[in-house]
Order: sequence, then C-alpha cells, then structure tokens
Amino acid sequence: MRQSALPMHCAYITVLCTQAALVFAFSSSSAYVTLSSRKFIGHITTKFSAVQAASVPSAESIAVELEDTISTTTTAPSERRILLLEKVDELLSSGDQTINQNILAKISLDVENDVRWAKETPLPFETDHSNHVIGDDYSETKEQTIEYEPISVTTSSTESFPATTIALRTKPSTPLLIQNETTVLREAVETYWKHLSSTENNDASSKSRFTYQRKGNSEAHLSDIVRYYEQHHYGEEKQKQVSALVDKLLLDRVYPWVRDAFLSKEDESNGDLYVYDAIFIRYNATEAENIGAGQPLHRDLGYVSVNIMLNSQDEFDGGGTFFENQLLPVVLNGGDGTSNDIQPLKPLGPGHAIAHYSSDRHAGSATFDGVRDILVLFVAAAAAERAPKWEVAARLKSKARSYCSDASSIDEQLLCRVRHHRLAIKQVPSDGEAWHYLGMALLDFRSYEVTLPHQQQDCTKNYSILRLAISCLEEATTYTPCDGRLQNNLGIAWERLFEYHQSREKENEMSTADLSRLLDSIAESFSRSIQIHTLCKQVGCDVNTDYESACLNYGLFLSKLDDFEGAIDILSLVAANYEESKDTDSGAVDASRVLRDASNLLGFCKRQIQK
Ligand SMILES: O=C(O)CCC(=O)C(=O)O
Ligand SMILES: [Fe+2]
Repeated sequence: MRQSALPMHCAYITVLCTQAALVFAFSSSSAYVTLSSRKFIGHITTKFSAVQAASVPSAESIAVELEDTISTTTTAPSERRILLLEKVDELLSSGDQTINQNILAKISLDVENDVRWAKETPLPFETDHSNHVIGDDYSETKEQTIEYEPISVTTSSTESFPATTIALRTKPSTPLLIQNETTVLREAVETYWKHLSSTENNDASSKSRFTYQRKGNSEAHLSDIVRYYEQHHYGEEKQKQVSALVDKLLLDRVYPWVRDAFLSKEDESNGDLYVYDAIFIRYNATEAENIGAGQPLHRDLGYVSVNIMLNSQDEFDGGGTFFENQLLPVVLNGGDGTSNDIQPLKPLGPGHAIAHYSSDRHAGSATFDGVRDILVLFVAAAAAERAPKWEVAARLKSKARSYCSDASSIDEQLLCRVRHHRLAIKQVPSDGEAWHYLGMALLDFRSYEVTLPHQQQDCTKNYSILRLAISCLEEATTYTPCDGRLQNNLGIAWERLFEYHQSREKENEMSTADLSRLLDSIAESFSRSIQIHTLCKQVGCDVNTDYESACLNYGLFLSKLDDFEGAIDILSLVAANYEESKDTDSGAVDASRVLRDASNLLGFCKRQIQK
C-alpha cells in the first residue's frame, strides 16, 4: 500500500522519445525515411524536397539569424545562458508565475511524501542517533573519520589545468565495512532471498522495485532486509546484529563521509541526510546473457551515491562502475577513440566504497564471469524549509513527461515539458541534462508545429524555435560533452536545419560556406556519438541500442548525400547484428527495427554503387 502509492525508483534511465533513429523503409524503386522511432515527426524524401511550403522569412532574415547564433565559443557562458533563457521565456510567456508555482508545489509534495516514506523505513536519518542504539557487537570498531581520495581525470597536459574529479574512494585505512561485517550483510541477504523464494510472497513491500530487471541481476532493498529480521525475530541476536550494523554503517560512517566530502562545500544548509533507497545488487554472469551482467548508463535519484564492494575481485571478472566523464580526456582532446587506459572504477577491496554525485551518468560495467555483490546507498537530504535545488531539478526532469501528459492539447503538453526543464535550469543552471531535455522538448514542439495546416503555421517562429533548440543542445554539450545520446540528438537537430534550408531552395540559395559548415556539424555530431558509444562498449557498458541508432542516422545522412561508400562503412558496423538479433529474443522492438533498417539501407547503398 504505502510503497505502491509512492515513487521509489532508485535510479532512472533518461529516456528521450526523440532520441530517435531515423527509420528507413525501402522499396524497390525509391527510398524514403520517416523520422523518429516512437513518435511520428515528419516525412522527407532522399533528396530533401520540400517539407513545407508555407510562408517563409526572407533570405535576408535567414542570413542574419545564422550569423546571430549564440556561439558557445565566443559568448561568455553566463551571458549566453541568459540570452537563451530569455528566448525560452518569451516562448512560454512565462509572466504567468502561477503555473510555475503550481509545478513547484507538486514537486515539493513529492519530496515530502518520499521523506515521510523514508522516515517509516527502519533506516536511520542522520540525526537519529538517539533512537538507534548501536549494538555491542560493533562498539569495538572505533569511530573513525573516513579517509578518502579523489579519482580524477586530466583533460589538459598543462599542469595548472585542474583535474576533474569523477568519484571519491575510501583509503586503505578506513573501509566502510570490515571483513566480518560484509559477511554478516551478505548472509543476511542470502537468508532473505531464500525466504522470498520459499514463500508464496504476495507482500507488495518485498516485491522488486529495481529499475533494471535484467537476466543475471538480483536485488534486495536494505530496508526490506532489516524489516524482515525485525518482523521474523530471526533469532534475537541475529536481528540485533543486522540492524545495529546498518545503523552503525549509516550513522558513523556513510553520513559523516558524505557530509564532509560533498555537503561541506554547499552554500545552502541542506538539512538531515537520509537514505532515499539502498539496494544490494548481485550480478551473476552465469545467468546473464552474453553481454554480461550489468546496468546501462543512468543517473540515480538522490544527491550522492555510495557504492560498497561486498566481495573480492577474485570472485568475478569485469564489473566496476563506469562514469561517462571518464571519457573527458578523449572527447575533449579529440583523441583517437581508443580507451585502453579507461577502466571502470572499483573500490580498493571488499568493504571499501566509491561515492559520486548521483546526477553523474554512470553504468554498472559487465561482469563476465562469476558473481559480483555490491551495496548501493542513495543518499539525499531532507531540508527543513524547502528541498535542495539539485533534488528539485532532478524531479522536474524526471516528472516532466508524466506531469504534462494531462495537458489539454498537444502543444500545451509540449510547452509544459519545455517549462519543466526551464525550471530545472533555474534551479541548477549548469545541469547539462536539463539543457539537453529542454532542447529536445523545443525540437518536439517545433516538429509538432510544422505538421499543422499551413495557414496555422508561423514559419519564422518555427525557424527560431529550431535554432533555439539547437542552441540549447549545444549548451548541454558544454556541461555533458561525453553524452553520446546528446551528440546523436544534436546531429538530428542540425539535420532538421539542413532540411529546412533545402526546402527553401528556390527562395534562398544557402551560401556554400554556410552549407558546408552545416554539413560538417551534422557529420561531426553523429561521428562523435558513435565514437563515444564505441568507447562505452569497450568498457563493458551496454549502449548497444544507442550505438546502433547513431550508426543508422549517420549512414542515412551520408546516403542522402549520395556518399554510398561512406554510408556502407558506417552501416557495416551494425548491420551484421541484425541476423544475430533475429536469433535471440532479447532485442526490444525498437532495437531490432533499427537493425533491420540499417541492414536494408546497407543493401540499398550497395546496389547504388553497383549501378
Ligand atoms: O554496478 C555498479 O557499480 C553500478 C551500480 C549502480 O549504478 C546503481 O545501482 O545505481
Ligand atoms: Fe547508479
């Protein structure tokens, strides 16, 4: 009851509906494409003939607007952000503050509900010392300040250039759990799992809320385990041991560490730390499919994620946590695309941990052999007055779609999404994900507008929205340059601009320089997306669908330019997987459609060359 009424997603994959593959359909005499996988967006032909024949701005105004682009290289970041947001606000006519206030009130209510829910779990809040008596068993482990060190990457060979911290790691002297403590916890989970499998379990609270249901992954919520021991009086001693250990772990080690390492730098008072969710995860390579046991790239909900290793590296091959930002040196320095020195991060050994901002995109790299056990704690803060900005932003982004679904019309729905991401940026102006989603919401809005009957269209406005969407996506790349989906979406957005200019061929010959700049931008975005996904794959991160989409999009783009050889090179990277995917039942419908389209397009390109 309680759980089902409340959101309890420990993590979320950031799904973007327009993070589309351009779906290719082929017939014997002509090729055509429709855009988008989940949603109909538009219709173009191979040669970019007119998409729309509505009234259009003059050639002169187009030229001015192209020059007018808010450049990510020449304008100061803060000034650029202000200019962009002013344009978004104009579109939203956001003088209407009550709409914003209503959205924020809804978000606050969600936060309050989650805090209330967390209070009812047996996991202590930071200031709960008095209610949670640490058991005798653990009093001998002296209270000790957790020592830690950063794991960083350097993006410049200049020594004065600051390194970027990816995560923090506990030092050898202070693991979060000593050996017999990891044993107690692992045994407790085993016992709990046995109990679940031996009983016909209809209790909603013990049903899985794990986001990544995938072969080879098992999980158990820490609160359910503690509660299980409390409720089943599983030998008085045992019960005391498990809850005392969890209390000690949180109150004496995790909270002080998180506060010292992450919150002491914050300028706002963030209130009481608590565990938003905590899960044991077992990755079992034997049960997993051939891609290994792991989790795709995602962000966690919460402020800081603490990932504790529970068993020795001798017991498994692969594994570890991979962070997108580990690619910064390659992506920012235009590296050669190899990642020999990029390895998923691992704590020093069992009982040790790494901690990172929950909003940094990361993945559980594939465990290829054996079993890897971890305990992940998602730590958040229950502020007395209002939720911390980062939490409001995270919720605005993750709720945008569902909260906007009941708007009265499609364009209201789309603008509502724009508004959510705009508000998220107000909370955290450097939130790359919010800029990405804002850009995509604008792109969807513009795509919807161009499907309206011509007399209802305002072509100048459509064009400005497209430019604005592109600028927001570009802004996102300054904060999250290693997001391969973002690069793919930017490629799609640039292509829309190219199509727009193609459709206006008669009125306005685009200058050769502008045209070639645009074509370069499209190719650069798609190839960067492919490069990033390739690197992610090399470190055991499951990005197959995104990789295939980027290859299809790039191949399609090249084939539309009649560069069939280039398209064949790119499409060959994935088309062979189509035959394989037909033999397995693992592929999602969208994924196999992308592969099928890549395979069909490859055949088409080959025939064009033979002609
Ligand atoms: O396998 C890992 O290390 C990543 C775990 C993780 O990201 C999560 O559970 O949210
Ligand atoms: Fe995670």
